[in-house]
Amino acid sequence: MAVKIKICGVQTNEIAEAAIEAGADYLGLVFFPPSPRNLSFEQGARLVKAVDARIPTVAVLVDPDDELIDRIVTTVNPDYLQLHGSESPERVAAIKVRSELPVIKAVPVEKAENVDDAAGYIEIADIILFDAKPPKGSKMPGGRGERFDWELLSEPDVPRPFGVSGGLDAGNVLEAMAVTHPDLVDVSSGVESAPGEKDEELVRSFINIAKLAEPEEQQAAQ
Ligand SMILES: O=C(O)c1ccccc1N[C@@H]1O[C@H](COP(=O)(O)O)[C@@H](O)[C@H]1O
Repeated sequence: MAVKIKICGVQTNEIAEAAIEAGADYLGLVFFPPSPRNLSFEQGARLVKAVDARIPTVAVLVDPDDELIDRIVTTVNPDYLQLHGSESPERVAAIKVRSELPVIKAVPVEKAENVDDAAGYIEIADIILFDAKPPKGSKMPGGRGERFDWELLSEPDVPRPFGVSGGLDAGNVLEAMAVTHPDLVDVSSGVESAPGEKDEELVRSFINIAKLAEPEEQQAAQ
């Protein structure tokens, strides 16, 4: 099975259309005010309507409270939630029940023990997303264009399904896939011309190149 491709931080219909046409599998919409990719609920709802269920949309949230979960579900109506904060396994489980949506849980990675942190989410999250751990004090938990040591995911016991994100771009995605054998690759900054400015050509070339991966460079689990 091919590795899935998620284009994150989509803000316009043009970028959504370019990503869908090139063969993206998920579109990420960010609802986190400090991000240059932040959307209002109304903008998110309009994008989800325009995508019209052609591919799943993912609402990216950081430590959301129940009120935010309810607003996202009722006004934006995404297909997935991505939890990119410090949500505990218990909180992820509660959010899944409340939203009735599948969940992608981001796990920040800097060293080997961080990969083990994913164990607590295996039974709860639908996809684990390993992303580069932000430096202490950073107000951006993701979307920073920073990568981590992919060798940390080269062990066969990494919980599946899992995705890789953090500093991916068209120039390094094949190497990331060859080292980690992921189920999903996820990109934001690497397909932008400036923070928050997605570039149609960069989106297309990231997707085209990721699709070139040989089956043995893709995930081992079928
Ligand atoms: O993209 C954002 O602005 C963002 C904000 C808050 C949490 C997560 C965010 N994005 C996620 O982070 C990964 C890595 O981003 P990058 O490619 O290194 O820029 C991205 O794929 C999103 O899932």
